[in-house]
Amino acid sequence: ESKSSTKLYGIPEGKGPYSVGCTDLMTDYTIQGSFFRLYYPSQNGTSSEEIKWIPRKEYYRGLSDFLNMYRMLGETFFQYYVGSVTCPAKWNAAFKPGEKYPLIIFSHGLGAFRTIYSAICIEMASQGFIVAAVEHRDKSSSATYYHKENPGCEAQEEATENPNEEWIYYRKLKRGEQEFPLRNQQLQQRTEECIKALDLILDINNGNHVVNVLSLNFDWTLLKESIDTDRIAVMGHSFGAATAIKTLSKDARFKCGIALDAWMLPLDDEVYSSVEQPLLFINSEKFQWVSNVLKMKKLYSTGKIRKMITIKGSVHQSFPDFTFLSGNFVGKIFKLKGEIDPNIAIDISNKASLAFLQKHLGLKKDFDQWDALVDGKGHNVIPGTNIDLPSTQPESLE
Ligand SMILES: CCN(CC)CCN(C[C@]12C[C@](c3ccc(C(F)(F)F)cc3)(C1)C2)C(=O)Cn1c(SCc2ccc(F)cc2)nc(=O)c2c1C=CC2
Repeated sequence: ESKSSTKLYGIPEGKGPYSVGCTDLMTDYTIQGSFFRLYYPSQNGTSSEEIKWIPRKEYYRGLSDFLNMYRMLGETFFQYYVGSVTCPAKWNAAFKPGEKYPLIIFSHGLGAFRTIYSAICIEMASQGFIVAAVEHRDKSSSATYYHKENPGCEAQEEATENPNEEWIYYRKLKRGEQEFPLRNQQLQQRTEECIKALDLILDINNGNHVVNVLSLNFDWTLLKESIDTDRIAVMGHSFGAATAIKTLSKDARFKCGIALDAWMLPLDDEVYSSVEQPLLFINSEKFQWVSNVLKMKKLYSTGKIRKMITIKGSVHQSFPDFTFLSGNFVGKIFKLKGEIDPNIAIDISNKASLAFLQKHLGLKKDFDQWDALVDGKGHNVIPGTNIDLPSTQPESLE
């Protein structure tokens, strides 16, 4: 088609049969509350406004701090660079009731937050999943916020633009500080937040009323009895993939997990023997290293279903949305793009994920057409890892 009709770059829309809506839910007036973006199958035609991909300017501040940019420079850079990018889902579009959908809880990476894996979440929702992308309050996200209950708010007129919002920014590792204790403590909190998000969604599924601190006009009651409670999975990228693995070990309601370019450092030893559910590792070619992949291999043991594939020409940033938002030149410099076209890379990741989910959630869809990808067969994909692991043959007996 002509260039003018296709955006030079933008976050790809879902390819599945369902149109996709998205909304936000924040509960409680405390940091312990749940906060996630819900991507869901929506009713066709319901008009809805387009929303910004990064909803508040405080996220620009968080990103520039995380990326060690000068704050003023960083904020201006992001405002200019992504300020006009919209999220390709329909904001607050009416949920499409009438069937039970499998559920995915998605956990973001270090320095990320709930909105920047929308290409993955929207694709899954377009294929008939409900996806809750949690926003973690463990100070691993570039920025996040919660609403404090303002005293005497009844008296106050319509809430001001920023009612008592409390913003929390990324916590850098201090000079000389050991990384594991901080990351493992954050991992515990992240896992609790994924489990709390599931509890909340199951509560809504039972028809219980939910108080959304964010005054949005979205009808949560339409989700009553719409979750297929036997078909729940957890997914995440990098630190979020470690979170998915730990969440599997903590909560058997999650029937399988998908680890996107997992960062294994935050995991403690007890996890390696306590993940019973099927687990799929989808790795980029450039991010992985020997000790990290060896930790993935430690999760392999007889009777446990483990699959691993590597997407050739991909980089760590091939999974978050930034990979769609830069030209080739800038993209290559910041390692936001690999050699592989970002749309092809995310397609492989999503199709392998769908095939794995069909098999291990027992879905009755046609995602098995992509089973070969899960075995590492196909263009731009290899089984296992490209990283040369030390041979694991036992020392030859003297
Ligand atoms: C210098 C900071 N230093 C902090 C430890 C390392 C920073 N870093 C490499 C970066 C993130 C990079 C990035 C993003 C985004 C632009 C932009 F310009 F496009 F916005 C540019 C450049 C800079 C690639 C990573 O942390 C990689 N990484 C990530 S990146 C997740 C993320 C965060 C923000 C985003 F906007 C998009 C994606 N998630 C993890 O869970 C883990 C790691 C490493 C181990 C565990």
